[in-house]
Amino acid sequence: MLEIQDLSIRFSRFQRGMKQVQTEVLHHLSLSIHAEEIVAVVGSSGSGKSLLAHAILGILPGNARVSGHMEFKGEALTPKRQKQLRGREIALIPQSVQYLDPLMSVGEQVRQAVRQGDPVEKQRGAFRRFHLAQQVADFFPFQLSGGMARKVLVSTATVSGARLFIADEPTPGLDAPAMKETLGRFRLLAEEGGAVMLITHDIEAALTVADRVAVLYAGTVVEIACRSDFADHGSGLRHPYTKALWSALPSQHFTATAGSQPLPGEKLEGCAFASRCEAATQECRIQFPGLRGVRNGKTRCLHAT
Ligand SMILES: Nc1ncnc2c1ncn2[C@@H]1O[C@H](COP(=O)(O)OP(=O)(O)OP(=O)(O)O)[C@@H](O)[C@H]1O
Ligand code: NI
Repeated sequence: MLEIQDLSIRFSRFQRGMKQVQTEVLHHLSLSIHAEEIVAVVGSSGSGKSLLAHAILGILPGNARVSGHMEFKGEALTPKRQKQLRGREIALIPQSVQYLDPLMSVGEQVRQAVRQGDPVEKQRGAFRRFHLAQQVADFFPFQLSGGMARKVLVSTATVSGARLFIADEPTPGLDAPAMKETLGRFRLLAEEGGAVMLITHDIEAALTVADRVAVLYAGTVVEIACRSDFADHGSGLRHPYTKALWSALPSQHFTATAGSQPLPGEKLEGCAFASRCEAATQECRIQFPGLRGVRNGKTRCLHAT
């Protein structure tokens, strides 16, 4: 359904003296999502998850320079096509509730997203599923709690009849039943032939529904793993960063890794994780590892087996 190859994003800005500088925030990112599949995209804050979502939808700010190739349903995803498909075949569940129109009732916003069938019925159905009282339909965004707003955003996307859903952190602020309902809804959308990109910090929640997990580090994919690779304390994982991310979780003994992710624009040679990696060799500090197939997944690590 969606095929991304070597996606890079640079931001240009002017420094003192009108010197234009470029900061690369995503580089050589490749990822695909098939119909009937949920792919979780995980990575720490600033790794480029939201920019990836915005690049797919074609809603990056004007000073972003994009290179690489994207295809949706086998055809190039050009800016023109992105505009046509946005909100129709490709739906975004945005990270920020500021994407709601402040001047329109939330019921109206959900109804406007409906392309097929009865908008009123669909909006009511969505509200029922998420245990939102029907009166909430007449509320304006400022009257919503954080959790309610998030439910409205998910409702808006799920009534749209889209084929590809890009959910950017859809679960923070949701109580356990609403989180379960949201993730369950994604599973249903996938079963109905849709494809879901689930961007999240919460790997454990993601693993309850995701088929595959793409791990982002410093603006690129360092591993694409299957759900089963995380079992047995992550014995099937390939990249040292994924292993570190996984073992830092409470359920996996909280083993933290020292250091932090490099910031965009920090000049790096070799593997971006090398300075924090116990297995790093001289080679890792020089050579940027390509994304290669290891077992039934992919990784950017010279030493992974
Ligand atoms: N408009 C912009 N101009 C310059 N840099 C930007 C811009 N937008 C984002 N960035 C930078 O790109 C990097 C990736 O940002 P992004 O929002 O994609 O991170 P993220 O993985 O979604 O983080 P979070 O988990 O906090 O949502 C960050 O370092 C950010 O500072
Ligand atoms: Ni984000």
